[in-house]
Amino acid sequence: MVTSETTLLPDPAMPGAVNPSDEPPEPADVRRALGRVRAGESIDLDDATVLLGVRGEDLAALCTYAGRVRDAGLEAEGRAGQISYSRKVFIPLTRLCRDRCHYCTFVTVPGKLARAGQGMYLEMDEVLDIARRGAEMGCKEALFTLGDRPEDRWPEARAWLDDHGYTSTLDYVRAASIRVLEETGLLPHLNPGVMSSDEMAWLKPVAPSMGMMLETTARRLFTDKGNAHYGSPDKDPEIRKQVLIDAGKNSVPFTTGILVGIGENRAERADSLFEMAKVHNDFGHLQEVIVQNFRAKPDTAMRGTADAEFDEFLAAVAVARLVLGPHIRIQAPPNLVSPEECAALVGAGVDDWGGVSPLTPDHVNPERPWPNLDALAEITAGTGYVLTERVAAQPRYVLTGEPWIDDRISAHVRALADPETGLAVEVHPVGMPWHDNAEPAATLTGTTQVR
Ligand SMILES: O=c1nc2n(C[C@H](O)[C@H](O)[C@H](O)CO)c3cc(O)ccc3cc-2c(=O)[nH]1
Ligand SMILES: C[C@H]1O[C@@H](n2cnc3c(N)ncnc32)[C@H](O)[C@@H]1O
Ligand code: MET
Ligand code: SF4
Repeated sequence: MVTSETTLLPDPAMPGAVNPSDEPPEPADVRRALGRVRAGESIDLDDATVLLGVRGEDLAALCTYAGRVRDAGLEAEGRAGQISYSRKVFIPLTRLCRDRCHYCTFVTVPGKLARAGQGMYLEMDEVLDIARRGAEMGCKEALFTLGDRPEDRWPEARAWLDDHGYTSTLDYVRAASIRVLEETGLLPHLNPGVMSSDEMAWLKPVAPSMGMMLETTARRLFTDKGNAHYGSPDKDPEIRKQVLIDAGKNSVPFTTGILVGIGENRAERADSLFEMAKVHNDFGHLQEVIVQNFRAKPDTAMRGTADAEFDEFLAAVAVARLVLGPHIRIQAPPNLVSPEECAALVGAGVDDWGGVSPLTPDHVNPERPWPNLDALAEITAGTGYVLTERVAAQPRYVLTGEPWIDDRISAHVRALADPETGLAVEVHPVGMPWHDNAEPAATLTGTTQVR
């Protein structure tokens, strides 16, 4: 047999969500696992692995139980029947990246940007223009999603940062976040890939929430040639697990999640869910867990891999709800499935649609436009729930404030959030000064400071 040693491309026949090692579960195992779920008992890794493979009536039953857990969680928070979303703009600060994930169409290279007449990074004016136009449309979140540490790989990125007076990509993220807060009032949610504990501590005063998808704990997808994360140093699950721990230690309201259908098997998918449950149990910082389905992109190495099969994805949502429990929001993006499938996701325990933009595309899935907000409200209403706007940080963290929300950004958050519910209020954000010390809060509320 002739094999190519040089290509990173996976075998085009490589299956998507249904991994070759995934046999249909044994009926006796399914009965036992579903019995535990029905009785409200906790499930272990083996049960979860079995449940990730159920179909038909068993899947319908699994979804019903997961939906009940979600309902109990919303009720406990005093917001029964609400499914949240964040009205946001997407700010792709840079599409250069030191990684090369085989599913990613977002990532590009300096030569391509130069040929298209585009800069290596968005200029500050471009960032502020997007945020300003978003504010006019009532958006309250500025999602900074970007490539990981491109300056480590690309001299062109390093040169751009040097020319503009930034020491690193994250230094630019911080500066841009401050300008967005000061000039538009939108709340930054930072999704710049792997961050160190010190970097998170340094970014925390400029953003009420941050995130990084765990993606998967399957290390072989990183170590073995041809797999989705081969050649992407920031996708080593050991490193990503440490980011989740460091976010917890720094009390950062954190968004993470799994990408379903990138070559992981069910046992690995279950392991990823338990890993997130464990770290949340230690720190309580996981504000939402995204269960995102892989969608093949024509210009990527995984173009020949099948999209995540919907039932496989639906089971992943339901099992995520059962493993993570009632108090974490389970988020699925409404633009990666059909409206009918969105309704099924609600049936499986979803209670958050994530960021939805009336202005900017989902640059990670550019071929999948978001439903407009009226359509999303209608889809949600059709399932018996009410679409409710939140801000970037989930209500529980907004309402608790310290230690989750740094003093330096708490006035910005309070300007957009209802003090009773922690959800979004119907305002158009306006810029407010940002100070690099924790004192001005008293001044903002008009309290006289005695020195
Ligand atoms: O529009 C998107 N928003 C993505 N978001 C943002 C999300 O939709 C919400 O805006 C935030 O999570 C705020 O709650 C992510 C946030 C993360 O922290 C980690 C990963 C993602 C992934 C996406 C994505 O692919 N597309
Ligand atoms: C921002 C997040 O988007 C997800 N992501 C990246 N590429 C794809 C794709 N082809 N399909 C679905 N999700 C994707 C990854 O999980 C990343 O962390
Ligand atoms: C566009 S991908 C999202 C941010 C980061 N590069 C990551 O993969 O985690
Ligand atoms: S998914 Fe993120 S880390 Fe991977 S190549 Fe794309 S931008 Fe880089």
